[in-house]
Amino acid sequence: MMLPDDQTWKKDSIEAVIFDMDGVLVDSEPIYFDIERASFAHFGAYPDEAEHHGYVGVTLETMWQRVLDKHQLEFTLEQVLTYHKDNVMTIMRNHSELKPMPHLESWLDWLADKQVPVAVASSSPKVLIELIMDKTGLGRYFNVRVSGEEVANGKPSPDIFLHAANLLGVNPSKCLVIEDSRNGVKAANSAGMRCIGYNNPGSGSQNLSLADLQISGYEQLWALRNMLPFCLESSHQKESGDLVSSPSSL
Ligand SMILES: O=P(O)(O)OC[C@H]1O[C@@H](O)[C@H](O)[C@@H](O)[C@@H]1O
Repeated sequence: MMLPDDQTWKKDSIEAVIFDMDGVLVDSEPIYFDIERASFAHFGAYPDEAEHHGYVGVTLETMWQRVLDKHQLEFTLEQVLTYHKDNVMTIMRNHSELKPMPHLESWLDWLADKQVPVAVASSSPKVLIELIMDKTGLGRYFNVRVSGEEVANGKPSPDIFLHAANLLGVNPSKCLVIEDSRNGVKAANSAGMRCIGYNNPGSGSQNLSLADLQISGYEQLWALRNMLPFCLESSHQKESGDLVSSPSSL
């Protein structure tokens, strides 16, 4: 795998990495699909797969407003959100299979070792971000956590990534985003950030063609790590091939 043949990629340094959460840090979209299908049916909506996959990456408010409108349901946004959020939180709290994506922690350890700041920017509600950070242990890597609830316009608008960059104190053009959804890649693009599309089959059919580069696992990113233009002056850079943790697992 090669970096994009674009000089900006190679010349302009990357000073921070902003991770999407669902489908990028944890394989949660298949769980949400099931809960959402059950909630849609509870209120009498039966979206087809294309419609359902089109909601990946947007906030629950946006998804439900669209479902209410499209399926002409006579419920308020508050009614459907209260019911659905309760279901999501109960199921996620009791879920025993929530794990970080394979090889993610080696990559996060490497970024921490190189002192590259990271953030998580997710359309999920803040309580769900906190729950997933706690349950998976990934919270130790992420001091900066932004929810779609905290910005005026959710993905595909750029607000969430611009807010994360602001909290990190890094210029948007120096940020790299990792995203698994069409809505998320569009948001990164509109924010003027470089973007790696994470092809996750669990996240449904997603068009990631706006991403600068696509991967299907962190082992591919690991192989590219010394080619990415990180700003590493202040870090104790290790020689290429010197794996930070569990070489055999990569
Ligand atoms: O922005 P992220 O982390 O991909 O989160 C998006 C997801 O947030 C969840 O809360 C929704 O239930 C999903 O439908 C949506 O895809």
